[in-house]
Amino acid sequence: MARVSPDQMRSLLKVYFIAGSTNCIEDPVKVLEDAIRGGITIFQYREKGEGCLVDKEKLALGRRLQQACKENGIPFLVNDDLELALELDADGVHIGQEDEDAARVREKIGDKILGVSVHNLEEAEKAIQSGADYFGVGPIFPTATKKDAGAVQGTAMIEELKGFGIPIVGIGGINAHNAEMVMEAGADGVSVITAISHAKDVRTAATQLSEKVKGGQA
Ligand SMILES: Nc1nc(C(F)(F)F)ncc1COP(=O)(O)OP(=O)(O)O
Ligand SMILES: [Mg+2]
Repeated sequence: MARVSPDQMRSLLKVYFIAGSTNCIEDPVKVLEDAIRGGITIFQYREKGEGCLVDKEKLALGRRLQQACKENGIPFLVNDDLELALELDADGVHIGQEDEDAARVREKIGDKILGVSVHNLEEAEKAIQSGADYFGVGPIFPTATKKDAGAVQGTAMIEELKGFGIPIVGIGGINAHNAEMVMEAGADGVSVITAISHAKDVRTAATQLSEKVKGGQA
């Protein structure tokens, strides 16, 4: 499998759903299947936070979520856990500044998708040198999901980083009401957790977000 091209990455990043067992009220696989029906374009398994699954249970849920993605042609990425990503033969990995070194991850995953969280120009330059396929930029708005999220950045950092020409997805407190601002700032997509996972109607929430991001196109 060759490296994803920047244009392919940009279209994949449009509606980026991220979830793990702690973000879902009902079965995470059902939530993911409804989100896929609603139009998400990529999924990241992020099993993290108080009460998260570990070891065999984490692997088992990862396999079930990956299967749902495979059946629907949606790329399946893993957050943080490189070993899990390799064991599942995931389509890629997302790592932050506190996780494994991006260059080492790139070496280990070959041509799989590599996403890196970046918060400033210096981190962005390092991520490019390490072979990142996209930047995760945020938190754009206040978020309750990530306890150790950095300072709320607004959309300014997106404007600053888009000059690198690397695909960018915004993350942090994004929902159907503020997603257009993120896209207008130059992001290629929006990444959400609770705006979809805690929705009364997950499929509709994903569809509403998708319509905002794709500018009302179906
Ligand atoms: N998981 C993420 N996914 C994205 C994505 F770009 F995919 F939207 N951006 C940012 C993060 C945050 O990644 P990180 O800084 O390592 O924190 P955590 O490991 O707690 O998620
Ligand atoms: Mg991380």
